[in-house]
Amino acid sequence: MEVNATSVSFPSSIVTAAVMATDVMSGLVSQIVAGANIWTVVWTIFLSAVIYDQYRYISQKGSIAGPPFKLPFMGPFLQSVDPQFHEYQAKWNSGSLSCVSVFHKFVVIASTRDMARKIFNAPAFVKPCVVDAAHKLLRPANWVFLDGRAHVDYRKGLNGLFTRQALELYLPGQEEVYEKYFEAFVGITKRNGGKAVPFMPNFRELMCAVSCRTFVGNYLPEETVKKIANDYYHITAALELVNFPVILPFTRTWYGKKCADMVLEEFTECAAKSKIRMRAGGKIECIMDAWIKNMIVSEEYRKKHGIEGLQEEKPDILIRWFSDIEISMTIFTFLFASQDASSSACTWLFQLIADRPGVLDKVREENLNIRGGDRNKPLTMDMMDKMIYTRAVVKETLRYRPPVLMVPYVAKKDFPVTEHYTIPKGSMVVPATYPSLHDPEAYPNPETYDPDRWITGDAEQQSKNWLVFGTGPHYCIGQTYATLNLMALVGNASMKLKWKHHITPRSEEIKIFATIFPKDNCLLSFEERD
Ligand code: HEM
Repeated sequence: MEVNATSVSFPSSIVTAAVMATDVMSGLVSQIVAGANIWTVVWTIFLSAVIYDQYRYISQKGSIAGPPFKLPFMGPFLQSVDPQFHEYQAKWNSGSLSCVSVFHKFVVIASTRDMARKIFNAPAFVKPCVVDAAHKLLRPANWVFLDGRAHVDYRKGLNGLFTRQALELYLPGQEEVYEKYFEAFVGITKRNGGKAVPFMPNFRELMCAVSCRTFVGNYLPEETVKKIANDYYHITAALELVNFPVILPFTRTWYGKKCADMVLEEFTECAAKSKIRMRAGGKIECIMDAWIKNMIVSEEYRKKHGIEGLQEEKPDILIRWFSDIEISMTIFTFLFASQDASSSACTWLFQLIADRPGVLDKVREENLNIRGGDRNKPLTMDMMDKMIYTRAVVKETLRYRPPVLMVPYVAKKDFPVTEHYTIPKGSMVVPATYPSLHDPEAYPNPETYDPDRWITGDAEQQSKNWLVFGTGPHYCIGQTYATLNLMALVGNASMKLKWKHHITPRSEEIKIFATIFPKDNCLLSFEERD
């Protein structure tokens, strides 16, 4: 049973509420009968609604942790407008399952490793919950809103885009983008007279540019990539949990939708260009090319053999033909899923290793060794396999500062999550990742940043706690790409750049903006390394 301080007050508060409700109702009837004035009636109805709202909350809460009463109707709405990390932590520490109710939404938070994993792995009871605005931005027909078999089947068609072989094809494009941004970073510092400035916005732009290069290759002009990177803030802001539900002009969702429409339109044009290039036998340079190539191969196979053709000639997976807008919507989900998380990881990575010069030196040494001393040698997957220390640095960054703290799901039906508690249908259910990644049993001294735990320690064996990319049917499809991208980026940067972090009292503090960032936005200065 979930034991917590509030479970004791639960039965008595229901009784009190019920008694009050009965009193109010009989009061209401007699007032009406006596021809009471309109204000008495309005007041009585209001009071009844308050009591019903409390009663509903208390009965949904049951035995799990959470405030004994909610602030009438809105609950902790104001807190959720500007969420604070220490408030999240307090919630996680309050019990393995805890709750809040904001307006009509009842939210259950699963904090422990096992409870979080139980939610992630319960597709019969839960499905990912996206804020209303996401349907409008990504379009309702988007694959990310599929559930069950339909979702599994669609995802199978995308898996081929993230194989080792495919990921190797995207590496040259990634390195091209790093190079350009390294130059830009040095330029920024020069323009600021060597002074450290907040680099979080520049890392966001870099990550957006790398993503666009990997997802849609060179089909997008550079100015468009810059525009997407700049405007992407609007999408992040539009998708915050608390936002105005209707798209009114000049609201955050309005700006977000405008940006999403622009990206979708651009990606649709890219799909048309990629189809022409791939049909003409062009080389695969990005995820879009790889996907369209798979479509062409599947189409040719079907034309030649029908569906039940020769097994030996059959492609690994037969996929259907997708329209340009369908391709655009799917590629947009990759950008959507990666942009904030990758920007967060990148910002912490540069900050954390600037503060630990020994770590940076080891990353540089490894990267130079792997390239035989030639820092301009293009990367291959075999080289990436040899980056034992660089991988450990990236994994430790993701453990220490996991970009995605919690993943919202929704209960499709009543979900008996423990012997004593059933999550009511329609509730938002939120497995947390942070507590598992800071669990001292799995990762001793969890508040210490220690890449060596992945080499000489047993961090690699704690796979049950590794929830950085979720788990279950919706686990992150881009996790291998995301990790390799961070490794390739920091490896290259370590050889070509020197950077200094200007530490402030807020550098280690966590700011929440969809994902997490240092509160001071990471003040850095860059110089070229000879
Ligand atoms: C450091 C970077 C990243 C982090 C921390 C991250 C984390 C996550 C998490 C926690 C989930 C939810 C998993 C679940 O519900 O079990 C997720 C889903 C997803 N991620 Fe990532 N992600 C990252 C980068 C990327 C990238 C680069 C891509 C695309 C190439 C991507 C594509 C997706 C997609 C499409 C989903 C939804 C999958 C589905 O519903 O089937 N992510 N990610």
